[in-house]
Amino acid sequence: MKSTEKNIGQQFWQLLKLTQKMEPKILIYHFLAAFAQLLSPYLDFLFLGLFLNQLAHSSDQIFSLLILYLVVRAVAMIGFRYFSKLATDSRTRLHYRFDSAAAEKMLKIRFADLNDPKIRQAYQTAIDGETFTGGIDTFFNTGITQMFSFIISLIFALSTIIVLVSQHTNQTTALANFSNSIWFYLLILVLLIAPGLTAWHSVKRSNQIQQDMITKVAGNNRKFGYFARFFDQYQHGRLTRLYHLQPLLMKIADFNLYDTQDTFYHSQLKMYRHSAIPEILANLFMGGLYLLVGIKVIVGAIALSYVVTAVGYLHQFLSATSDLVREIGYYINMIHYLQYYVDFLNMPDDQTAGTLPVEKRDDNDFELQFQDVSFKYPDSDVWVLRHVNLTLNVGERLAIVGKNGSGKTTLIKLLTRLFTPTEGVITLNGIDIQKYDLTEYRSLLGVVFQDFKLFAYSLAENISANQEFDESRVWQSLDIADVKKRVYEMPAKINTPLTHNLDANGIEISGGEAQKMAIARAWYKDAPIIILDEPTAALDPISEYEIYQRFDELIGNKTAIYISHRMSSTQFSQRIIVMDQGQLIQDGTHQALMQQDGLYRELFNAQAQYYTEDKITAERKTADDTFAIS
Ligand SMILES: Nc1ncnc2c1ncn2[C@@H]1O[C@H](COP(=O)(O)OP(=O)(O)OP(=O)(O)O)[C@@H](O)[C@H]1O
Repeated sequence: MKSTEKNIGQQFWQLLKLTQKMEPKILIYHFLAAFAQLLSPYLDFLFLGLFLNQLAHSSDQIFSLLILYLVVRAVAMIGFRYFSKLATDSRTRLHYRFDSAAAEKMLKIRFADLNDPKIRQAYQTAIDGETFTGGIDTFFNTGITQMFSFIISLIFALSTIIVLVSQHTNQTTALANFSNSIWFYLLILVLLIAPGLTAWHSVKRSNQIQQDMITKVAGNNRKFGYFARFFDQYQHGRLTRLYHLQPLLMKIADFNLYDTQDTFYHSQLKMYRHSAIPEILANLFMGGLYLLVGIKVIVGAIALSYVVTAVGYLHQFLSATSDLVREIGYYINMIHYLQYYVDFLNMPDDQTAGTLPVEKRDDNDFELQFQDVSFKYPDSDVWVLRHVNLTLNVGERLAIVGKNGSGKTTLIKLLTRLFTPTEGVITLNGIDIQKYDLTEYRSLLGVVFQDFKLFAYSLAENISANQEFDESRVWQSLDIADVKKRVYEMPAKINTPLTHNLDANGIEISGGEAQKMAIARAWYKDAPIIILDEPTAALDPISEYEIYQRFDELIGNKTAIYISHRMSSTQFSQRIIVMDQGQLIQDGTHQALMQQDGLYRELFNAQAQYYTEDKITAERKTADDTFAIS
């Protein structure tokens, strides 16, 4: 359900649930802070009543009462400072969590949706909505705090009413009878509720006046903007001079200016008038409450000293009500805008897909199968893969070759669940891969894509993709990727930060070295299925050959998929598949495919002639010029 389809109560509830999840004590801290803040005036009213009582009867305990008052007041003040600090800290944490949750959500959004303008718009609206309303921080600091002040003052007001209701008089005068009657209490209730209602009416009217004013002023601004753009443009200079347009233009400008001022003046006047009426009424209602409490004193139901306390409590309630009512429109707006953020966080993502655990197997017996898989990219009508049937046997070395755009990378994107097949299924040990828990499923795959990225963190963090790492495994991975010696020479070895982006001591590495690090990262993951999608483009053929050879020696019973335009990689593969225009057109060993009159032999022979000594040296020289660090 979108934010606009939910009522304000549902939106408020959802927002509270989310904030409670992120910062469980935030509400209680704000309640205690609001309570401690309100306690001071309430203590004043209470103790003033007690002092008057003392003065009216015996004043022997007045000194101890004074001490008690000072102590309790000090405790309330300390409590207020303490809880305010806790509330402020929790707001700061919540604000941070809101920001990071949005970023985290963006990271979890299904890869296939990442480029969708609707998703980007939802993210932008969520962020704008947060900023526009002053954010979740302001929501708690003003909205929730004011709501709690209202609730607390309501509780105190109710306690006063309970006292008034419970204190009857035995007198039988007309006034005494009235003070004991239901009408008396109903009148109190009306006098307590009425100011809120009149204030609400006035707020609605004021908002309307403001809206009308904005609409009218916007029209004038548009006309004035046209005038401003007109008179200062060179090409209009001749026209205004030859036709003596200055007086006309100035008249239009003056009219707009005066009209705008007039609109402001009258709107302000109307708003004052509308806010003055409820203020006058509030004072009248307050006077009425004083009178009713006074009647209770006159008829002897309550002590004179209690008047101060009762009137003080009721007065606090009335001002908390009008404060809340005045701002309620703003808070409703705030909840509405924050709902865009909640909606964004509730969007379906990677993590909501698939729940089945992946069986842990020491023998790495994981069989992957493409069953009649066809695929079109979202918002595209072109079939990129067509009826692909392929079984990846356990422990197999498989090379995928084919011309540019034949669908090799797309095949891997489907295998890694970055996209879902449009038709057909991919299975892992007989079960559709979409049904598995995504994190568990992806832990089976160590992938290096062509457009791999390294980050401006330490080398070890880049390799382990974690802040904690196994040092010896990092070194082993660097060795496999043929970059151990280079890292050994670095100032902080595996703790050396990459680039100067975040650290002045960071180092820059070549494109070829970066590719080797990305390969080391895939090795470190220790996944049972390793996929290298042309990770060696920036490497010279000899380095590429050495890396593949080491991989081949150490890979054991893991399954490996190599995609490379250099046909040399196919020598390490027991099986080669050839793709053309999204279809799997050949499948077999190097020898078998070389005997066929097909694309494989054509590609292989076309490349063989380039692999002369001279070409290899030239390639080595240009290999290091691309960088892939962000
Ligand atoms: N995100 C995308 N949206 C739409 N079409 C895409 C997208 N990515 C790739 N394609 C198209 O899908 C087809 C197959 O691309 P793919 O990257 O799988 O080919 P490839 O065989 O890996 O090519 P190369 O050897 O150049 O890396 C190409 O025609 C490409 O333009």
